[in-house]
Amino acid sequence: MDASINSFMAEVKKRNSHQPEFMQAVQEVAESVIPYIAKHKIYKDQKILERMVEPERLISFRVVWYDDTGKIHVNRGYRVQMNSAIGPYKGGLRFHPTVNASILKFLAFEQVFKNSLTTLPMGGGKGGSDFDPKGKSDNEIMRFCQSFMTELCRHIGPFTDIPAGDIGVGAREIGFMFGTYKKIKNEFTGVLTGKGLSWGGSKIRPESTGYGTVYFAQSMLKTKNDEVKGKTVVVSGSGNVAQFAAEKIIDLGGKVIALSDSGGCIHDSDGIDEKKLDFIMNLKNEERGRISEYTKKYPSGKYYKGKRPWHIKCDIAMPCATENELDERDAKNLLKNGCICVSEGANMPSTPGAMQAFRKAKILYAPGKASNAGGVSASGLEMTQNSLRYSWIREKVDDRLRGIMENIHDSCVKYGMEEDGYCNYVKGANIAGFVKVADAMLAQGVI
Ligand SMILES: NC(=O)C1=CN([C@@H]2O[C@H](COP(=O)(O)OP(=O)(O)OC[C@H]3O[C@@H](n4cnc5c(N)ncnc54)[C@H](O)[C@@H]3O)[C@@H](O)[C@H]2O)C=CC1
Ligand SMILES: O=C(O)CCC(=O)C(=O)O
Repeated sequence: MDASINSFMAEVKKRNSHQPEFMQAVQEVAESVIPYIAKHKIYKDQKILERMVEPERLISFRVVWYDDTGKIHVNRGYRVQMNSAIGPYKGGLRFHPTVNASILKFLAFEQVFKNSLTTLPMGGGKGGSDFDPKGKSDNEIMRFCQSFMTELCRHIGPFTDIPAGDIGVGAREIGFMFGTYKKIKNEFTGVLTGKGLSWGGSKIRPESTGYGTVYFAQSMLKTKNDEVKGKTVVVSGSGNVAQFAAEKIIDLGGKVIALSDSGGCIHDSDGIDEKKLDFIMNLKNEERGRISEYTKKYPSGKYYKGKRPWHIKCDIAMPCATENELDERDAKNLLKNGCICVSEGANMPSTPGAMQAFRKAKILYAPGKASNAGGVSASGLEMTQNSLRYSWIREKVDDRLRGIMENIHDSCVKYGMEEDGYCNYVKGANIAGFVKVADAMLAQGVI
């Protein structure tokens, strides 16, 4: 590997060696961006990348709440405000027991590049808590969200930092947090996105990450004169992103044959049609049940306890659950089974070994920071509508979303096309995302 990448990473490691996910995200960007910086000396002289890997601010705070039996619990809350060169900090909140500073710094770092790719004026941030929503009552979730926002509200605002959802944070949690912010600040502003439609939310925001990931796959397939119609698709996860990725695939004439959750995966070779997907949406969003329950309702489905779905033969794979959920062995399995396209709905779901395998095989492979950018794009459109005090119709938001995803695809091609005609979407996304932020940082001086 390039000596300058090694020496850059050695410096990053000195401060962050205990943060493996953050180191992994930085390494991937450094491998693409440092060779580009070598040809554009101003970025090197001004230490732009060195500045970008240090959060502008990392806030950590105590969150105390009562459970339904009156017992007190203590959790840790965070907000990583990574980069505000091109706009206020923007990025989701994650509630999951694995949340720590490393995970949130990796997500915030990815978000900077992703938000830049959207062309909308949004900086990058991410936050959350090690709180586990699994098995909690609505009242417990509400009390936690109220306590979390009581502190977070000091650090955010519609011109400063606008959080949204991520794993474990959906419409219910955004509602509880918005209510608390409004009460404390006595103002009704677009401080969060992913709001309900009757109180400032945007049409298509719930669908946008999943739909966008499929739109990106469509753009990639189009470069090979191919399409989603008739393709067999394996999706991991069964939360917000996975549900709407599956919905759009079905809508376009593809066949979804697998979904999963942290307990295991289901394989239905007959295909998961609209009706079966409705059952899953109700199971996950209302009943808050496990994906294993699918097989009781639909015996055509098989359940694989503790397994990820990458052993299942497919044309298109869409990892939509969580980071590092698809490793080198999984990637080789997918390739052996004839997979031609991987479009990531989750953030950093493929390990470095898996990414290497996809690139080596020269299949269509899109990293999450490009292919899952539809969610934050619709959030940006929600912010625009809030500023206008107006609400656009569904078709308008969906058209904008499609346009943004096509544009991101074209930016990746511009910076990622290699001499042999293979498009390295990882390199393309990293450089295209970097340039806009770097130029803004140059213009704003050494701060
Ligand atoms: N919600 C959004 O708008 C966006 C989400 N993302 C990313 O998409 C991914 C999924 O997020 P959402 O669907 O919003 O969350 P969610 O909470 O609605 O669903 C998460 C899904 O992942 C599964 N999961 C979680 N941990 C797992 C593990 N260790 N192993 C296997 N499965 C696991 C859960 O069972 C669930 O099905 C995350 O990587 C998130 O960062 C990316 C862009 C935007
Ligand atoms: O909608 C947003 O602000 C953030 C979405 C998000 O967290 C992500 O893109 O990973």
